Order: sequence, then C-alpha cells, then structure tokens
Amino acid sequence: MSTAPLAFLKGHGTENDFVILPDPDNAIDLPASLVARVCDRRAGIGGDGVLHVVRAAAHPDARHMAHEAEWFMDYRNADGSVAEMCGNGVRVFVRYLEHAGHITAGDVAVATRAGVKQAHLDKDGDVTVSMGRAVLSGDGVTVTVDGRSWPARNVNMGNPHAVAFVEDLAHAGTLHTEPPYTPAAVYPDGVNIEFVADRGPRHVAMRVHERGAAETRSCGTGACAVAVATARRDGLDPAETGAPVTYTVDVLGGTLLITERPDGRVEMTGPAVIVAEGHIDPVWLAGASA
Ligand SMILES: N[C@@H](CCC[C@H](N)C(=O)O)C(=O)O
Repeated sequence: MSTAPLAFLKGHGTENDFVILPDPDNAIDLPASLVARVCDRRAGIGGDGVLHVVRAAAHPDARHMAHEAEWFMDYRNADGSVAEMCGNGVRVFVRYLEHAGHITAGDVAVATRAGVKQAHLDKDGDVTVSMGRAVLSGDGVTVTVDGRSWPARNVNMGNPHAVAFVEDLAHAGTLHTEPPYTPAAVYPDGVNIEFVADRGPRHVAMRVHERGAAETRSCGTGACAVAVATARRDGLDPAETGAPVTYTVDVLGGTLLITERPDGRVEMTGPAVIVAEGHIDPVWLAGASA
C-alpha cells in the first residue's frame, strides 16, 4: 500500500460531487475499500464517486481506446463499485483536464467503460458531451415506495436506468435506501432509479437513487435516460420526425439540457466545477488502505 501523499481535487457537476484522483500512469492501488473511505462524507473527503484520471494507454480497460482518446475516466461509485459511465463525471473530468493544463477549451475525447465520448468545453465553463444512443427496452420493472407503485421504463445509457413517472417528486420518499423493484432479474448488476415529474412543455424534474451511491443531487446519464423516456411518452421520436428534441431536466443540484438527435445520439450540456485541490494525508491514507 502506498503511503506517499496523494494528490486529489474535488469537483461537482450540478452538485453530483466527485473526488478526482490524477494518476496518469495508473500507479495508484485503488481497491473498493479505499474508494469507499475516500468518498465517506465524515471520515474521508466525501463524494458521490471517484474520477480516477488515467492515460488510456496505461489502463487495461482502456488500452483499446488509446488511439481515439488520450485520457480514461475510471469511474467508481461511492461504495467502491465500478460503473460503466457517469455523465456529470465526464463533464467534471473534462474541466479537470483543462484545469491541469492537459487541454484547452474546445473538443476532447474521453475514454470510458461505455466507449469513447466526445466532449466540448465552452469558454463559459459549460461542457457538452455526446453520450451515445439510449437503448430502451420493454422489460422494465415496477418500483414501489411507501405503498405506491409505478411501472418504470428500462433505459440503458451505457449504464442501467429505470425511469418512473410520478405525480409528485415527494412520492419518491426519503430515498435513504434503494426503492424495491420487481422483477429483480431485469437488472442483474443493479440499476439507477429515476423519479420524474412534469414541469411544463419539454421540461421535467427528477430525483434519483444511484446504484452504489444512494440518493444524489444529480445524475447525468439519468437525465439523458429521463429525457428520452419522456420524449417517447410524449410521442416524440427524432428518428421519425427528423427534428432534434430538447428537454430541460431539473435535478436537485441544478439543470441539465438534453438533446436527442435524429440519428439517435443524445447530447448533454451542463456545468462542471473544480472546487478545491490538495493532498491526502499519508497517515490517513495508510489507515484507509489497511
Ligand atoms: N452520477 C452519474 C452516474 C454514476 C454511475 C451510476 N451510479 C451507476 O452505477 O451506473 C451520472 O452523472 O451519470
């Protein structure tokens, strides 16, 4: 276990917050227990997840993408589990690359476990990410909270989502624990569950219970899943009309703009903020790694 001081940054995207661990050569030993300790809001730094920043060529999960993207977002949930993709995380990852002097404003490709994502960093600080295509399938689940049940649409954005339309976001309850859903077999690897309420034409609000992190104040892949599920509910499909469809998605920590293009690509635009940077105390690190 390493006991050298470890550089970290703290960042957030619509208050989905992350501990950023720059590690270009993939030299850090990062077991799930250490990720969970780092993300602990009382005994650690605190975050919904870790953005482990590694050169694609240096990571076995990303080497095959190194010809397309220099950097790999090795994403970990707060409980230490590995996730395929994180939408808010990609925006913060891009903001970090600029902060560290690796890129300037403009276009950048980021390797993720859900493939290479093209991003654009605006001069005003917003980041737009081409998130790929949403895959909707019929085999959703029924989600239950406090005696109320809703059918939830199954949407895959590289990671799994179940999208439930509710009358009132308060009906999602406290979300301290994962809402029960049936049948469980639909999501063998777990699922992120979004609760959605209408706010106006092409405008919704959501809350989310994230796999591996409990309720968070935002989920970028979740907002994309919500926008596409809402478009279909509203009878809108850009592939049929040839016109892009944009939804405003309010999350507890801000607002994301989600556009689905006629070719099926989903784009997400939102803020990305670096809050602080420092070093993890080597003594704490040795204890946390033990
Ligand atoms: N907050 C993220 C999603 C992070 C991963 C998710 N919890 C999972 O396990 O799939 C986002 O902004 O997309």
